[in-house]
Amino acid sequence: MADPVRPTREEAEAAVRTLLSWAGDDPAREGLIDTPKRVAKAYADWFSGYAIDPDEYLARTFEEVAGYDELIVLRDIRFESHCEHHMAPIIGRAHVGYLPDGKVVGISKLARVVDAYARRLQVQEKMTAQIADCIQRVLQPRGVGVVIEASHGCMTTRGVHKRGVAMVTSKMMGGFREDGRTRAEFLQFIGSPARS
Ligand SMILES: Nc1nc2c(ncn2[C@@H]2O[C@H](COP(=O)(O)OP(=O)(O)OP(=O)(O)O)[C@@H](O)[C@H]2O)c(=O)[nH]1
Ligand SMILES: [Zn+2]
Repeated sequence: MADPVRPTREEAEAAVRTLLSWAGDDPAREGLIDTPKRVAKAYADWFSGYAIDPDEYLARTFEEVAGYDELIVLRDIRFESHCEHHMAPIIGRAHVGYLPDGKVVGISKLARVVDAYARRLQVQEKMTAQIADCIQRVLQPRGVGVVIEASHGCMTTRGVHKRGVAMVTSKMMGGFREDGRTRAEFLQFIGSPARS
């Protein structure tokens, strides 16, 4: 979680000025003068997930679903995150499925859970597991499946410079792990990883 000794906004802006100088530019020139303020504001957006408890999104459930107990899947949930190694963007989509056990959740809440974890510094494996664990912990369904496919800016714009590479991760729990048919149905629902 976030460091409890949080620097002030002024300190954060001063750090951005240091990085601008380190990059070789002049933080005092007109075009850059407001950049530290903009970057601090952008960070508040990109990393807003630290202030959110994703469990709360799943607290409200519905039980009047006429006994519906089949797979529920929300696929192609676009997200933006940042890798914790380079702070470079991770752009991708998540597919989330669960097998309800008497209660279902508002479908938008699954996308909110994805965003709450995405808006932190991440590694894709951790984010995949966190989303699945959260749904399992709070909703206690008969199973959960999460598949994430994403492109990592630290691989596409620097370092190894490989564009078009997608990292695919999955976390299967309960029926998704133990029952091959449930897993196969989930994978069929989400289709083969899309290319972007
Ligand atoms: N497993 C995993 N690796 C990631 C993720 N995001 C970035 N990485 C990798 O983290 C690794 C960090 O490797 P290091 O050798 O410490 O850093 P580096 O010298 O910048 O490595 P290069 O990217 O190869 O230039 C790199 O191989 C990245 O591709 C992720 O979500 N999951
Ligand atoms: Zn990285």
